[in-house]
Amino acid sequence: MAVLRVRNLVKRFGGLVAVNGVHHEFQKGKISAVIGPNGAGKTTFFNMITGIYTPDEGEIELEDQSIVNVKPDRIAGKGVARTFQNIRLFGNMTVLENVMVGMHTHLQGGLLSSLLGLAGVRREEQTAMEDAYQLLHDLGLEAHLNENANNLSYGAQRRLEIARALAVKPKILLLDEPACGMNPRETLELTGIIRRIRQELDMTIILIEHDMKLVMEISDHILVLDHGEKIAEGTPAMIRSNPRVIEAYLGKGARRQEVAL
Ligand SMILES: Nc1ncnc2c1ncn2[C@@H]1O[C@H](COP(=O)(O)OP(=O)(O)OP(=O)(O)O)[C@@H](O)[C@H]1O
Repeated sequence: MAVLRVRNLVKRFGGLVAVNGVHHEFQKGKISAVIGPNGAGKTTFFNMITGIYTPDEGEIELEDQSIVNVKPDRIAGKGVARTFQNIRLFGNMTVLENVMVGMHTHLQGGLLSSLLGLAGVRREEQTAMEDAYQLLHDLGLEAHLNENANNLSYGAQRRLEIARALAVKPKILLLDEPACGMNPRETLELTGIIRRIRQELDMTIILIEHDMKLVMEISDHILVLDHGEKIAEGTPAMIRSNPRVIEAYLGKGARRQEVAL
């Protein structure tokens, strides 16, 4: 079942067409990757889905409802959470506080009831705290609960970003280059974490990633962009042997063995 659909999506920056007439469906509960050479339009594609950019043409539907012209915070409220290529954490807040900020966006009790210490709100806060502990445990951050986010290793900061995105209990998790800057051990850990999130939370995950080993290992389905256009889609095996994809990565005349796909 398609949970997110884009039709004829176009985004221009002046004379440059960053995303050019892309049609695609993302299936519920699957891990999809969006790949393509530098400047292919991947982040622009994410920025349209999350409402940061308004498409110049085309349609984006979340569970059959248009989200074009809907503000980013409303799209987040509809269940689309994301992480960014450049880590965006509250650096001077603790690991636990970073996740609690995410939790508070979907708690029912308002500020007044919270200040009055109403019983229902206290219970809700307690549950949120337990959920936060569980998330941080699942992401291997339980030893760092009270450390400032700034003091974490790069890999741990990326995992904290994922924890914070999951704290809003999204339907779809968008990860923009989650393995960027990670060493091979951290990337391997991340691979396991992404798999577990999909299995245990039945999450739909869409990731942009340059690490082809990671992409080929965890993706159910891959969308390939080049110069803003969709040039291929399919399973990792199909994408690996697709001549158009190999050409996009290495230029005309390239052979499969030459590409780390
Ligand atoms: N705000 C902007 N203003 C002008 N041009 C932009 C803007 N954002 C992106 N572009 C251009 O649009 C094209 C697509 O960029 P985008 O960042 O979406 O590609 P990408 O596939 O994510 O690349 P990378 O893998 O290097 O992150 C590039 O040529 C880029 O320079």
